[in-house]
Amino acid sequence: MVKIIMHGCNGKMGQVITRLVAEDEGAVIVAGIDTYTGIENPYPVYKSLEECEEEADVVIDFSNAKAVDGLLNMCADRKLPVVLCTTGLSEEQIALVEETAKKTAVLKSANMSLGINLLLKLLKEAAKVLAPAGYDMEIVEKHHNKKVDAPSGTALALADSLNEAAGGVYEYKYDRSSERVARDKKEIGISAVRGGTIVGEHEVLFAGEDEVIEFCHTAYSKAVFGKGALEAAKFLAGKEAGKYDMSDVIQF
Ligand SMILES: NC(=O)C1=CN([C@@H]2O[C@H](COP(=O)(O)OP(=O)(O)OC[C@H]3O[C@@H](n4cnc5c(N)ncnc54)[C@H](O)[C@@H]3O)[C@@H](O)[C@H]2O)C=CC1
Ligand SMILES: O=C(O)C1=N[C@H](C(=O)O)C[C@H](O)C1
Repeated sequence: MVKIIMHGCNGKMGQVITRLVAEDEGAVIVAGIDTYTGIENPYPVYKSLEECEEEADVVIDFSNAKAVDGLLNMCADRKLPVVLCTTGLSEEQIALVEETAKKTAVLKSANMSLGINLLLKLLKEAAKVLAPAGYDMEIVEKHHNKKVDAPSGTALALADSLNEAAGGVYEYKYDRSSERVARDKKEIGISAVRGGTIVGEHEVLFAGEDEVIEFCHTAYSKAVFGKGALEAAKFLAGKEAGKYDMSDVIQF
């Protein structure tokens, strides 16, 4: 039985995980952490990880970028593996992830779904052929109106995947409104749309002369992320210090 601390337990994803774990005989949430305490849960909830004394095998985090420094420092001190799903991290925080991974196991992924993780792989093949052939690469992501970070962590991961396959020479362009110049060949455009209850949509376009190839992923429910996070937590429990991602969990 994998014992989980749910960091951000009272948020939308925290509650999805709470429901999934309740139906899973191989896992249990031993405590939740959240600054908001207005929800009843079948486990004790603390306002910070410092207050939590329950023994656990792993932390699942779906919270807020502002909460991530404290979380990583506590996980490093307690040698507690952590599945880090929160997006919108700064460069300094990404460096802190690397430091933390020297002391405990850290699995960081901007998107826990099988579909996006397969797409990250497929895009590399497409970019290897289409980028040298001069196709422009653009990403459009759409999310609900409660999302605070833009572009999405997934859009950035997709861009990194394209850029890596295309030689690492691309710059990311988030806004074209401040200049009057034609598109540079060595840029990947990333556009963010926010509205209603859109769970998460990502489109990657390869636009060439007289043809466009599009790869699309649509999440119809947050459960796709929750299932992936739970699988990742089971994988990470008991692992030695190091940095992991969903490609370690999903065998294609
Ligand atoms: N990697 C993935 O597959 C996915 C990642 N996400 C990311 O996960 C994060 C959370 O998403 P949602 O659940 O939709 O957001 P949410 O806003 O519904 O939930 C966040 C929760 O974190 C809590 N929180 C804030 N500060 C905290 C602190 N210092 N300590 C503990 N808890 C704290 C909030 O009170 C709230 O209950 C976002 O960054 C989102 O982009 C969301 C879905 C999938
Ligand atoms: O905030 C969300 O909802 C999501 N965030 C992640 C991201 O920023 O990529 C993953 C998913 O698309 C949902």
